Amino acid sequence: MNFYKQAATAIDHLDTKQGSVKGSIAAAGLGSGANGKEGKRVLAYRPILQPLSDSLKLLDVERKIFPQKVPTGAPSSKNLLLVLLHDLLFSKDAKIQASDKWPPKMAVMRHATRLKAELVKLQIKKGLTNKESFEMEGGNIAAMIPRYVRCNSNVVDHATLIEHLTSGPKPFKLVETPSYPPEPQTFFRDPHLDELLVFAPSTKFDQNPDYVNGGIILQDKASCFPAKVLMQDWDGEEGEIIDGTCRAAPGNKTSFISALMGNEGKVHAFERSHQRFKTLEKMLGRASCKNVAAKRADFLESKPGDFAKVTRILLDPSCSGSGIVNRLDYLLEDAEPEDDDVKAERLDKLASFQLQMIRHAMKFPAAKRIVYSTCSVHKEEDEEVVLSALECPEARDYGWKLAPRSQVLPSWERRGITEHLNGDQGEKVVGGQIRIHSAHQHPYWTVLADGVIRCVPGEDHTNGFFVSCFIKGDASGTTDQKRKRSTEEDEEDADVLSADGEVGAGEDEAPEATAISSRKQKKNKRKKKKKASSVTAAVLQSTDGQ
Ligand SMILES: C[S@@+](CC[C@H](N)C(=O)[O-])C[C@H]1O[C@@H](n2cnc3c(N)ncnc32)[C@H](O)[C@@H]1O
Repeated sequence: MNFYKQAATAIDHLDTKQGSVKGSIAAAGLGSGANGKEGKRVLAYRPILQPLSDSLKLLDVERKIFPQKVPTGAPSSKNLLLVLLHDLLFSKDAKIQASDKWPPKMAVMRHATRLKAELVKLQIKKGLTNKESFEMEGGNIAAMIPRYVRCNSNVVDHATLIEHLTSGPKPFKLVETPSYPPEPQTFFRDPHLDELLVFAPSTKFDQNPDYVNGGIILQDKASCFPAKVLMQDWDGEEGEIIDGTCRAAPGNKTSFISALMGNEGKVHAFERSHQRFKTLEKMLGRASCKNVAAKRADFLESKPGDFAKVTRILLDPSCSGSGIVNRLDYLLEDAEPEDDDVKAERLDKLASFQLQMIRHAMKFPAAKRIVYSTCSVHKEEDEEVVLSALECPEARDYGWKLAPRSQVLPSWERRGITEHLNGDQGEKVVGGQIRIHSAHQHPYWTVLADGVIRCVPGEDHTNGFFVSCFIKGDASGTTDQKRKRSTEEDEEDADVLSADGEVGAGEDEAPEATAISSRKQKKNKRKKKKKASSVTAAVLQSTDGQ
């Protein structure tokens, strides 16, 4: 009885916007244990329970038990009814856990048969296979995001993990063709990331031995991208890594980097928050990361000269988190949009901090690859930060440019938004090294946009996410030895690519660069040989001090 009142109070709290979902549940005294989870489940089903209650006019028919005006401190009738309906229709035992003589329970039970029949009708109408699928209704995008399992090669190899998953008392079935959302008890290999396996959204792993021993890491697909892009073509001899903002819990990007390095070499993991750092070592231990040196330190206060061997840096700094789809967010009724000025100011502050982090990373002497990512969908924190970074003094002084698509998970179709990158569409000095004229939308911006990744919740089976990569010199990860071996080939490519500055557009729109004209003769000879994919690199090369 008490639980129902508390759960209803939590929803009242939420409806009057007195706090977040978590805060409201805590404020109603539900805690974070089983009762807290129950409270959340009620919320998740509200989009279906509310119309059901309305269609049977329950509040009206039972107005004596569920009056419109309730005594101070009591939960609203509307939400008390909702939590009772939840337990009757969606709880494991399909029962209201209260005395049969409790009037609210008696009132609901008077309509139980009709309620159950209405629910079945609705289920058939919507073509749903089971009642639980209602949770995915009502725009509940988060509930549609598959459960992604990253195989942590620090603990278990891929083949062994698949063998474990497909055997045992409750085996999963490995299906060859991806289909979203995956069917319960099945999984498939992720089409973009070798390390990922894709399961039905509600699949539980908390008792799975591979999860318990750290072989399975539950990590959203998009959040695997930054480490993957950072470590492209890593050969183990190149140098060391910095994760500038690693966060103790979950710290998944850090442990993915560690695994992609074969648990060898060195990752310097920075986390400035005392609280988060405390659990960092525990988390790294669980993921068996032997090559991570954790530091409770502010990355912005690190001295680049002290990290002479660091060649790659991951920056996943604090952001608005606007891409994270909280399965409960949409339950807030009539949520008022944030005031435009307040939002602009907040994003402005975040963007300045994010830019500061990138500028600092650009100063590391041996760095040649910086991956910048956010779980935000706001252009202010994504493309616009990238543009500002390309225009900052550090980019100019050290020669940083944006990596082309070929180095940033090329198989991922959704790229950046060109309009967010073309600024005032006028003359631009990018990296201080070249002047770009763009009376119209110049292909340059399109190519920049193509170099970054976006993920859109509800469309890409992930949370909202953004990934970009800055490179300097030969940032492909090739070592000096490798580079020597391929020098001739690279030089030839570079000549051709530099000369291809017009990117398929009219020459009038090509970036001005004196070096380009001297190479045009070579270009004309070789142009036919080049594939369309050289376009990206061509423009980027042309921004690099030609
Ligand atoms: C978005 S989270 C990083 C998530 C992490 N990459 C992961 O995969 O779990 C950002 C983290 O950066 C930390 N942070 C923010 N500014 C920092 C700084 N200047 N130096 C080190 N850590 C910082 C925050 O405390 C926060 O834990």
